[in-house]
Amino acid sequence: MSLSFQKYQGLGNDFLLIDNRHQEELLLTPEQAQHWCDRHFGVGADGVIFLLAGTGESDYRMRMYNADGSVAEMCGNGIRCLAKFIFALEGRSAGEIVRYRIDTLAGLIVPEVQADGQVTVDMGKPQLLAQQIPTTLAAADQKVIDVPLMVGDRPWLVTCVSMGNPHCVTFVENVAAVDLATLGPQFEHHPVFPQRTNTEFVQVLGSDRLRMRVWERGAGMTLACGTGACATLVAAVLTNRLSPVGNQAQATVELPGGDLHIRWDLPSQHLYMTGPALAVFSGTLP
Ligand SMILES: N[C@H](CCC[C@H](N)C(=O)O)C(=O)O
Repeated sequence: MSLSFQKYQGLGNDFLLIDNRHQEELLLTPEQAQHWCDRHFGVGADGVIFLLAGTGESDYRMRMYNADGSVAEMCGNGIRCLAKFIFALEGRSAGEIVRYRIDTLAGLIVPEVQADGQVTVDMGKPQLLAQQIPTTLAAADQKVIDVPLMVGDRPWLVTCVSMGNPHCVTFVENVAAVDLATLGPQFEHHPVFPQRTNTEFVQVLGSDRLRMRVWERGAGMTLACGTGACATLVAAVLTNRLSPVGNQAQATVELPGGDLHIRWDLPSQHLYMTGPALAVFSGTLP
């Protein structure tokens, strides 16, 4: 059975998008997703994102497999790509502003396609308790803020944030000097993270500018991570490395694939992410 797909990317974090609105069962198994994400034997992508029909409270549903076939609860760059995929499927015109209520395994997430084609996403609230990450780095009802974690030959001060998916954020003097290929897997598979973790290495560049590199759970070194950028802003505020202005905290997060703008509305606790999402090509899986 041949299967059509669209390849999209958000700051170089790239995905196969599958129109799964007419079936309840996902059209690819985790093993097939892993195969097609391979950059030599398959199409090449950081993950596969499925568009499913909505429920009573949502317009659509999103489900996702990482490149290793594992299930991810949420994907920031991916949901921007999904919003543009839907925008095209609905035959919308450039310049239209359209908001979608998307059911995800992290709850209801609301992307809005802007007139300039960028997408702003209400990413919901961060979860900070150890049991919500999940991690055993602290007691279940405690937060994990600048806690030492031995990885490799040294302790790292880590701050853990869930955006529906787990993030371990650590601040360094120079992100370019971090041996991501060696350290990334050691963080990802550390026993204190029972569901593994995404790991963000962050350098503070200024009062509203952060530079970040990421090792993603189930995908490895990617060019950008939207949920990770949100977790990074939260961690910067919680560790007093970035100060809110009034009741808003915001930053430009510089990633290898480009910049994301992140805003944390403190009264509602909701985070808002704005960035691009572009179609690359369409194809058919044999
Ligand atoms: N690898 C992540 C899912 C993709 C997140 C990232 N690509 C984003 O843009 O948020 C996880 O297993 O939690």
